[in-house]
Amino acid sequence: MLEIEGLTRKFGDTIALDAVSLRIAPGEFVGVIGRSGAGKSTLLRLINRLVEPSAGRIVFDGADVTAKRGGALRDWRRQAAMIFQQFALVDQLSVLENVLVGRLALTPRWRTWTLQFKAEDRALAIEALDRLDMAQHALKRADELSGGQQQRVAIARALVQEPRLILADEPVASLDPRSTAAVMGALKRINAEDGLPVLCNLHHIDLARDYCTRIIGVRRGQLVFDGPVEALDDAAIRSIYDQ
Ligand SMILES: Nc1ncnc2c1ncn2[C@@H]1O[C@H](COP(=O)(O)OP(=O)(O)OP(=O)(O)O)[C@@H](O)[C@H]1O
Repeated sequence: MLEIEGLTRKFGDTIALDAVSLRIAPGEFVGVIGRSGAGKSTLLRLINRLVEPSAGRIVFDGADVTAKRGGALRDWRRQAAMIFQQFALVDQLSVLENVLVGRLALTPRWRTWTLQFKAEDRALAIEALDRLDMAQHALKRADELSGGQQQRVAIARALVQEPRLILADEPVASLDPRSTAAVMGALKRINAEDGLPVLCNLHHIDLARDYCTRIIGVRRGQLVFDGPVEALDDAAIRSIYDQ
């Protein structure tokens, strides 16, 4: 269970996130929607601790995430796997090597210097690629793939991190409709099969409706809607989008 209490982040005079509290249970697929600049990315980055909170607390399965430092913080970042709009792959590395990067946090440091991975790690990486229907591309360079394929590699990389939570920051914003369906379908399948909670920022309400079980609406840093996808009616949408 992810518990967020009074989470706030200020950038100068801007309150990017304003005292947000929520709980996310295992297996939920939560869509975060709101206008550009509403605070959606800041919420995900705060949870992963890429951004430090100005106030508030994040607790995961009883452990205070906001208090983590050093090795414990690195381990949390591994557990709260991020998926980015621009994939964040290393173009010059193969697909397989990119997925293995997800094992680095679980690999003794001396092995990481030379990118030496154990046979078990390679097997895990291939298995993850196979789940994303990408195993046949394992030896290609990352930059030979389409955007949708690159995003599926990024999801495979997240999976080998052995995450407990997936944070996807507009994972399909730069993809065409077919790739969008492949990537959202993959996230949905992993969520269902592994019971991993997914928190996913989305620009399109239709996508949120099609794939999410619960919707969180953010307006000017504040949580203005939190409910099952069925409750997202026109009035709720107007209030989230400030119309
Ligand atoms: N590093 C930063 N420095 C200064 N201001 C920031 C920073 N990051 C975010 N902000 C501001 O915080 C607010 C929320 O930004 P955030 O990126 O979280 O919104 P968003 O809902 O994800 O928007 P988008 O959909 O455009 O990605 C905005 O006003 C933004 O300009």
